[in-house]
Amino acid sequence: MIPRALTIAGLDSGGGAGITADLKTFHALGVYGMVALTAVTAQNTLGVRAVQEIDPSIVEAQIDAVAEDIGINAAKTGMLSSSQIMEAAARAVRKWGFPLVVDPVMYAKSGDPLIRPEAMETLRRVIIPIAKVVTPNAPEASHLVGFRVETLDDAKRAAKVIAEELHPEIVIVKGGHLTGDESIDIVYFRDSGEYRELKALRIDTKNTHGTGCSFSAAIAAGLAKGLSPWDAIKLAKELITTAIKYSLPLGHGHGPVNPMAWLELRAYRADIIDELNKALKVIEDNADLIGNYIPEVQSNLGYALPALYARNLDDVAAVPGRIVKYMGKAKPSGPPTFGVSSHVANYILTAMKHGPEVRSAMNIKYDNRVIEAARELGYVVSGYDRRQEPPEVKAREGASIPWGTEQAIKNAGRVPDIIYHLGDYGKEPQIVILGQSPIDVVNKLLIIVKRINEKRF
Ligand SMILES: Cc1ncc(COP(=O)(O)OP(=O)(O)O)c(N)n1
Ligand SMILES: Cc1ncsc1CCOP(=O)(O)O
Repeated sequence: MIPRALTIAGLDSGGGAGITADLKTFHALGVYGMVALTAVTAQNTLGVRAVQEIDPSIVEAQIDAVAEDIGINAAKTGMLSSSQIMEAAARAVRKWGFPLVVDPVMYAKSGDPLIRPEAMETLRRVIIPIAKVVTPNAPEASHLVGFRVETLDDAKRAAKVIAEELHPEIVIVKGGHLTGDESIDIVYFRDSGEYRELKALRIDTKNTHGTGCSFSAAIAAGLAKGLSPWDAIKLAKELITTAIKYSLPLGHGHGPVNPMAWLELRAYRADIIDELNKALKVIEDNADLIGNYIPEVQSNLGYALPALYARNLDDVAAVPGRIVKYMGKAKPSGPPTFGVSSHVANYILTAMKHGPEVRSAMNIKYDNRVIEAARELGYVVSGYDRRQEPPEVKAREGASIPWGTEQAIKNAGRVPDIIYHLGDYGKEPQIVILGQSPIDVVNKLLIIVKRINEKRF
């Protein structure tokens, strides 16, 4: 059975919040998404310029249409700007009886209102009472309870008041607007009177547009998949933390969160392992040729996640135990794995700061013929001198390669195809071939090696 969820919410023309955030979230969690549009907003990351509400009868008709034909396992509400739209949505929810998550949207991140003042009471009286889960942030909770929600204790008190006065089954007062190193959400279960906390490290970013939309959509998706409310809430917290960590620096205001990160990270990681395996197969097919270029320290071939996701060594896959020289032939020691390279991974991560498309590299033995052939073939070759490395860089673990890579990039005026150094006391000279993918790197290596061999005869 394909899980199906509905969002009853507004359109953000900027694509960061509202139904586009919800549909991305549903999809990222493997749930088929449907829409009952409540309003069109002319909006970007800076604010809301205009709002056109949808006729309430059309809101109700949209819900009826999908419920009758496709079926709704769970739904969420977002922007419900008028009492009439709320009444229409509530009628349809009661008629079809699906579990409902209510994000009590009041203001956009920019501070612009998304609800008519006179509809606040309808939100309290008509919408929140039919919610299985309601997800106010601290300012929204303050509006609902009539006192300021600024601390965790306030959040606890507000959650209980909302549950007892307005009767949703579960209240989550979100901690995003509170202070502290952690973002702590308070979850209150009306029937048992139980409190639980959801914690995540606070991420320092202004790009949080659509946070509440994606969080509530993720809970609805979890419910649609048949998870218990608590499991759906925990999943939503994980998804939104990832979506904020990899949020998008777009626009001049609050950029959008990235719910697709949940899916993309998994897809890219699988793709990177596939691409490395293909390139390692080419190395094995040319093991004799490449064996001559494996250095004392052995070789590695690395491939990083795309720039948005490549933050540290764990985001680069390479060969555990490196590519060794065995009986004169190049031989990968193990299957490509994330987080096993430091040297090659550092070349890649530093190069990506200057050329985000350069995501792969392989180190080989220093051989002057490689440098000459590469230059003849038109590759950009740039070197650095390890003996010039400042003592404070030398003293810092893992700082030498980023420093050297920066020098080589500066010398070339761009990210080169080849970086080399001639070594230092106790340090073997090295050549590193860079490229957009592992196949690109291995092809460059083979073209160079074949050129050297041609010249010999
Ligand atoms: C059409 C529409 N719906 C909802 C919102 C609210 O989103 P945002 O401004 O990012 O606030 P949170 O979702 O994070 O609470 C909106 N701006 N537009
Ligand atoms: C030791 C060394 N120094 C430069 S490249 C290299 C080999 C590959 O190292 P890693 O497996 O950490 O990428």
